[in-house]
Amino acid sequence: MKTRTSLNAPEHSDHLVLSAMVRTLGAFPSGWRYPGAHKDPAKDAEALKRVAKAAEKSGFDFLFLGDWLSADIDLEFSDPHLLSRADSLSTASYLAASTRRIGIVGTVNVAHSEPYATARSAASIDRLSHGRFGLNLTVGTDARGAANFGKAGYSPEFDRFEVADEYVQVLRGLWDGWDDSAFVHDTESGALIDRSRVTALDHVGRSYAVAGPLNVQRPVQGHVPLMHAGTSRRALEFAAEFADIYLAASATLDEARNLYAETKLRVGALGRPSESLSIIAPLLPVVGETRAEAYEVYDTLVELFQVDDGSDRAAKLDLPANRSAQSLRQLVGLPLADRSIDDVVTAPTAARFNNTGHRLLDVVADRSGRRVGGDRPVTYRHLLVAHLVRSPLVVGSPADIADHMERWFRAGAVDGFGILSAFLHEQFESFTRLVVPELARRGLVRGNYAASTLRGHLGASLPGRR
Ligand SMILES: Cc1cc2nc3c(=O)[nH]c(=O)nc-3n(C[C@H](O)[C@H](O)[C@H](O)COP(=O)(O)O)c2cc1C
Repeated sequence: MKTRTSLNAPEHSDHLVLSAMVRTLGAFPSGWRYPGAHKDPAKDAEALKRVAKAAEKSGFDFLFLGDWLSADIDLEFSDPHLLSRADSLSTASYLAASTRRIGIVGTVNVAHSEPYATARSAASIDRLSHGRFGLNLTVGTDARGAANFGKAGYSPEFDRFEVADEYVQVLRGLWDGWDDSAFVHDTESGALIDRSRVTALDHVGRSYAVAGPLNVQRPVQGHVPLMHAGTSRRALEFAAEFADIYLAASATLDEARNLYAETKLRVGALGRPSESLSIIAPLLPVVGETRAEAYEVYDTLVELFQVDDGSDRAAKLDLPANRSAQSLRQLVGLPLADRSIDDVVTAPTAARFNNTGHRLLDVVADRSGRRVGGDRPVTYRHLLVAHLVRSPLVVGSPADIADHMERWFRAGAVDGFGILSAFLHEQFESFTRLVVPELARRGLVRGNYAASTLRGHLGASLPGRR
């Protein structure tokens, strides 16, 4: 892959890296309620296949399958997709069999897995998919996940990144155990392997003791590409040292540019080519054929967002306290006596809002075109959703969405995006049908696959065996 340089931005690829962040129940909390949306996890197998096929047809670089290690039923109204999800590596294997070109990134938590098992699964899926697998390593120490792994007393204080560094050393050491030409399968002599081309690992470190060698051949991609997601300083350092893909969520373009520049600088300082790490940001586009149509989709999502409106129906749902009118009053810094959730915010009231209130009015305007005193006014429900749904939403026409992506890419803030969909399948397919051709028209995406492996899609070279 060619790279382009500019005077004030670090090198980055000549096309956007595109990934589909797959959440079958949708990435907007009320998305599953949208008319026609996929809502039954029992039918996920078909839904997953459909997303994968649509993404592959549009030339997406990879599917990203996140993972979470507990069901957390209180997330029903905020992150419903976390309630039921086939595990990430099983899903990756399944989708590898139903696709041919697209990369597939699965997730493993360092704290709750053994590197030998992970090296083996990752090498296996990479082999079975002919070099299309990538491994997202998370290091989160969520207490409920830990409690499911017999570590109820798990300390969040232990240095999770130090453990992760060693974990990566073990993975790569195991993948390097077999030379690509170790299997000689010489039927004449009876030698299946050349024993001099297989090495044990004999790793003994602070957290792991792993003998090796691995009982799977070296991955097609040499080392399975690694991804990391996180926004802390340590996450950035870990990604700069070990990852091929870094998923970082920045709130603003300036923040993203700074993070991008700092990460690439660090990659260079570690002796890696700066383009060997693709930095991507999550993006939740709400797309319509026109901006007005996209606003309608967003309005419906807001309408379906479960709030405590004082009704019996709401009382039965047992909603979290932050869905109440009371929490809204505290948010904008006014008592708002007698206002109900669907009342319009009037100009005199808005004038007395605090800074948070004004910031939320801006978010509402960006997402829905609604303005205080305008033809399409702002309601308190809109304000509450602007506060509670903090996903990186962009609502608009295909050109609006493409403008946003192009602006971030050209500003040197990202190499690409992880595309979330408010609900399936209509929203993801609107993105592939309407936005991808617009990106292609602008020369921002490749369209067809030029390579057959994930590493190839990312423009990265094959690592040699150490
Ligand atoms: C966009 C994004 C997606 C993430 N997806 C997952 C995931 O699927 N599973 C998981 O355990 N953690 C996920 N994480 C959490 C990170 O792995 C990390 O634990 C979290 O950001 C806190 O780490 P930090 O303090 O280093 O940022 C994600 C983080 C980001 C920014």
